[in-house]
Amino acid sequence: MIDDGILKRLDRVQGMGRSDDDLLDSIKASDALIERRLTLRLDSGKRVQVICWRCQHSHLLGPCKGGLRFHPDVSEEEVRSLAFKMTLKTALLGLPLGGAKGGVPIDGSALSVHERERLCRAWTRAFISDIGPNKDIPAPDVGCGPEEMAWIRDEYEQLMGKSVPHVVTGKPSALGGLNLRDGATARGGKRVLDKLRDKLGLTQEEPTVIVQGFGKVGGQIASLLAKDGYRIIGVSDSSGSLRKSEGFDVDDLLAVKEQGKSFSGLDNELEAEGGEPDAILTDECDLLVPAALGGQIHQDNADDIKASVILELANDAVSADADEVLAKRDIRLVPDILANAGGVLASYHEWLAGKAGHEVVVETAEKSLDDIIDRAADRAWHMHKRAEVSLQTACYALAVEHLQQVARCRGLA
Ligand SMILES: NC(=O)c1ccc[n+]([C@@H]2O[C@H](COP(=O)([O-])OP(=O)(O)OC[C@H]3O[C@@H](n4cnc5c(N)ncnc54)[C@H](O)[C@@H]3O)[C@@H](O)[C@H]2O)c1
Repeated sequence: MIDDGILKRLDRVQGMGRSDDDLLDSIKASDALIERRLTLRLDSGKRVQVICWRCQHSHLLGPCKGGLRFHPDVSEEEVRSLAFKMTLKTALLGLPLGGAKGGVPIDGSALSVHERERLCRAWTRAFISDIGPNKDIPAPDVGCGPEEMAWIRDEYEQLMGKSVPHVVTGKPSALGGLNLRDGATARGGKRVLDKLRDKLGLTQEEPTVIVQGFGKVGGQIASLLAKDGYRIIGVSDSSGSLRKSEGFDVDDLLAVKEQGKSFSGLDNELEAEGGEPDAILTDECDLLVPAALGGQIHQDNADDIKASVILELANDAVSADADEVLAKRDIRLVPDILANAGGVLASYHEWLAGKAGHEVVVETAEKSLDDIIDRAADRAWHMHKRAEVSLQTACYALAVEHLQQVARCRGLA
């Protein structure tokens, strides 16, 4: 089952009285949850067994699309919920793709490059009959990147005996991947902020920002915001947090990450105040950007959040109990299905180019991403005001309406 938080949010949509109850019930279930056991041979020669999942939430809009997460805590329920979220995201954007997600409960960062390659090839062999360019197209997520996608594509093509570049997205650019200059997810998040900045009340000359998680998405959004005059006063990774009221030079933080270092113990080097990873979440700031994992803002800390706006780049960073508290406290939440939609938009363009057999044109993809995000942000804001619901409920309602319309056209509702 998908998690209670998503069910609560669907109840809010139901409460608006605009959607068909049968359809709402039917989308709560996934089309398929596939469980496979992989055997990974470690460099030491030892073999370990891992149970992993791929959830294909819905084929209603088109082939399923979604990331592959390598993280020790990933669970079947989380995979289901994230796949569901992806369907909402593609529906909100109006893309001809459904939602999927894969999870491998393993710490990718603890594996050698050879072990990661063997894991990806084993994963592809295990899921060979489930994935495909018109069926289910994986992409990177936490603990996974372009290299992993390259190995999956290579193994898939060897097994199928033909070239299928669009079986995955998020590949290295040499293999037809679309690498947007600023990173697609961060670009999309920044675009939403640009579109809604005044409406969200981010009118300070130099809004202060805290970024939780400094991986692919967190590093890129910090960089984009700093270039546009925001002041990054707090950052964290899984090892620790750093505060600096006068603001960080984001290039220094990115350089630290490029060297493979963690933030813990870097307070002197970066002339900052160090702390535990979660310490900065409740600090004073204008904008809080969770870009780590789900469930970071919950019932127990929602009352202490001091930001006035939250840009939810990590999926499910804010729990359903917490978003009620935040709404009561007038803290604006730009929900994940809008805030981090840039990633799937770039994936869509990479997939389309592979399907058509031509190179992906970065400028065209960027323009399309910006236009689609602008439109979704406008529609969500309009619904939020007109229906007097939170921006999050507005996004969910728009997504459900689109799914409903497609289901009717197909004779399924
Ligand atoms: N990569 C994408 O394009 C994309 C697209 C949509 C959504 N997302 C979501 O964005 C989030 C980040 O993804 P990513 O690709 O940057 O992952 P990543 O693996 O590159 O980075 C994750 C970061 O979070 C940090 N982290 C983990 N636990 C933490 C904690 N308790 N406190 C502080 N930091 C912590 C890690 O140290 C790392 O810096 C995820 O929730 C992912 O689902 C990513």
